[in-house]
Amino acid sequence: MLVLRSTEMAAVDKEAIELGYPEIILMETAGRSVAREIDTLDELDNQSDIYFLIGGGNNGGDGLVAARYLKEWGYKNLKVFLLKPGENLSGINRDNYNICRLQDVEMEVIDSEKLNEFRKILNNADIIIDGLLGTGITGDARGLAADLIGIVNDISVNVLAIDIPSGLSLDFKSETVIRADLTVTLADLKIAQAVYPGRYYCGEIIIADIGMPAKAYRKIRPDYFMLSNQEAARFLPYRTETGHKGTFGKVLIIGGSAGMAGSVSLAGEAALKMGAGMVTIALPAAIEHDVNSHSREIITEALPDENGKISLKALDKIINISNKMDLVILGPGLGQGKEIAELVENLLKKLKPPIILDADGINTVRDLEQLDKSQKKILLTPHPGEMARLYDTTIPEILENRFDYIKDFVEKTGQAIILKGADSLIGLSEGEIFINPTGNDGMATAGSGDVLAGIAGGLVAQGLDLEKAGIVASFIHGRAGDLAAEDKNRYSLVAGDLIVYLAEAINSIIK
Ligand SMILES: NC(=O)C1=CN([C@@H]2O[C@H](COP(=O)(O)OP(=O)(O)OC[C@H]3O[C@@H](n4cnc5c(N)ncnc54)[C@H](OP(=O)(O)O)[C@@H]3O)[C@@H](O)[C@H]2O)[C@@H](O)CC1
Ligand SMILES: [K+]
Repeated sequence: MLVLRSTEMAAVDKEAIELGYPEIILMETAGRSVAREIDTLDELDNQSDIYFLIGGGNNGGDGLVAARYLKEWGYKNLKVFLLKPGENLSGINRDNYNICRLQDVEMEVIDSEKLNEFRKILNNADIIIDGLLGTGITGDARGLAADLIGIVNDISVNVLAIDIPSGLSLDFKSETVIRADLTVTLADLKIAQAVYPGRYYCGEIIIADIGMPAKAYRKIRPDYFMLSNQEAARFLPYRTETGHKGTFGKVLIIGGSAGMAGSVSLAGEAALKMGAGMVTIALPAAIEHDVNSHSREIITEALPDENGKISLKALDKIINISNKMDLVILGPGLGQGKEIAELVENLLKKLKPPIILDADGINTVRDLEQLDKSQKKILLTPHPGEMARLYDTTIPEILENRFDYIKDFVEKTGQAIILKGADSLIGLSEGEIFINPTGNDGMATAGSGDVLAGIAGGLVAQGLDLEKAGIVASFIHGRAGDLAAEDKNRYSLVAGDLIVYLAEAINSIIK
């Protein structure tokens, strides 16, 4: 699904109106959708105190429509608090204000001199409907709107935000933003609410279909996307009933070092549980026994080693093995050092199958030139630390400018990337960025990345291209983490749990 910038959403809105969709009907549909969501909340009934905060823009207009519908549906205790007098509203907002008056919706203008009293009033609400500011905000929230945001966040009343929590925008770093429990977003998800920290302010997000015509999108060129469950199911590789091991692909994992046998095992098991036909791990001879004793279904290929790591002497043997493979995962537990860096450099040049470059595989890359722009065949899976090293910068710098770094990486290398994090971003070679909606902080645990690489590898082995595999693997990986955290908790989650819950995660998508 699309994830739009506020400016793109506004352009779609404008185009719909120019194409002949009357603005007042758009607002009517939007407001009614909001009312419908309020009406379905279990904790409310028609005696509940539902208080609306209404700003001077169309976000407030949506709120007025919602209030009017709830009144019609028998809600008795609605109160509408206006940021400015209804007579001063313009256009369709004024129209909706007038209709509310006709229908005797209780409305009053907020007295900015009596905010202490107003706080007490708001405290009596069962729910506050936030229609103060929407996507038309410019700069950080100011004036009375900012004061009201402060008050709402200070009292403990549930908040439903219309479209976007008031004050939120991706472009500024303001903390004057309503912390909503539920956000009913109109037409499309906005980028500010799809990624952290914005996502944190939205609570649960419901996307309300307001019947925006497809033609209204023709002038925008969106580059942000998010996978829905349905889309994830559609992306999954088809499994033919008559398939055999070969059909479902062969994954080669190159990695492991003394003390780091677990990483390759985790990646291998994840690839198998994702459906790969066969997994081979090429590893230093010194740890072959460890891996064999962990994983019965995995084939091992012992390589010449030095100091517990794969030796450069192993290069030809690895290339030989890799020729029979559909995909290579290069890097888990590989270790670092000059010889490893040389090995990786050579492998990147010589390996024929597509490569998922992970962990130490990434750490040994000296500059982006090594990632061969001529062929699209590498999926890089760095966490912010690995990305910072790649760009010779700091982690905060990467975190602040994630989208820019991904765009730069894709432009310079032509390869795909998963920048891991609370909301992993997947940058594709044509410039699109997918934001991953699944996952939780419990997954920030050793080995979690190895499992992700393994899932992606299993998908590529079954025929998915590297880029789609990156998107779907992030989704499934996060879902496995969410299911594991739900059954256990976010403290105790370990990477092995992600593999245990992989089948359930896939079920949650296909069933
Ligand atoms: N997506 C869709 O398809 C549809 C979208 N719709 C809805 O339209 C909404 C967007 O509406 P919008 O453009 O009128 O802007 P909105 O956010 O309500 O407020 C702007 C007002 O706030 C003010 N203001 C600005 N910055 C401020 C600040 N920093 N601090 C304080 N105040 C500030 C500014 O007032 P001014 O200061 O200029 O007097 C201006 O009047 C959108 O979120 C959705 O709810 C639906 O109706 C139909 C379908
Ligand atoms: K709002």
